[in-house]
Amino acid sequence: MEKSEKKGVIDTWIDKHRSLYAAATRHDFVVSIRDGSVDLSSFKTWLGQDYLFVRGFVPFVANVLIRAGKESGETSDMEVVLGGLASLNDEIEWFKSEGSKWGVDFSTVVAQKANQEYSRFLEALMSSEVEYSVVMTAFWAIEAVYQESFAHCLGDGNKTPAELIGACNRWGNDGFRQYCLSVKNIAERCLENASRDAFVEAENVLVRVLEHEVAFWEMSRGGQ
Ligand SMILES: Cc1ncc(CO)c(N)n1
Repeated sequence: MEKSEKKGVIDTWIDKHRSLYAAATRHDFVVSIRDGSVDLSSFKTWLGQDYLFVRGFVPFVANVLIRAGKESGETSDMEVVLGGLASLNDEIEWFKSEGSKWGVDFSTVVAQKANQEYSRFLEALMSSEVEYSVVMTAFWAIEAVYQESFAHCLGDGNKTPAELIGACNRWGNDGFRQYCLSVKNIAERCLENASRDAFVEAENVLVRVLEHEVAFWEMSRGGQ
């Protein structure tokens, strides 16, 4: 079996927390994009909040990059994370052009509670006390939820509105899927050598990422 096909600990955790994983990757908002019933004010709310999220995610990924350079022992880890950081650069530009397309003025968007809590969680993960294997597991989960969610909106039989295809492609494309698999392989490798404490913490952090992602999607209901 190929390394990427082997069922590792992350898949075991995903199976164990299957309903939470489904809540994060098949949220009503995502399903409504796929079936075409999405409320555009929900989409705009999500867009503004996610723009703010991404601005806070950049320093988190930069921290992962520094740790990948220092702690991984594998030169390729840094390259994978650098690729992620590079795509965040494009992503910020994309958000700005979507903002003007939809008439969302980011300078007036205020982070909602779920967004603030998610940012605080990311900041806590940037502490040097948190082990690399735990950080990598969180990083994978954050990216994988978006990949799975938006790929669903592009899957067979979708009725995704044409004007939202670009958003779905951003995270649902095959390159992003491959990138998520690379991050997953790094996390798996680190977890194989992790201490018992780090291993327990990694599962806990994975669950908390999924909870934050559900709460994040929930903000779109406000239609603010
Ligand atoms: C809330 C959230 N989670 C994950 C991603 C993926 O980068 C994102 N842009 N926003």
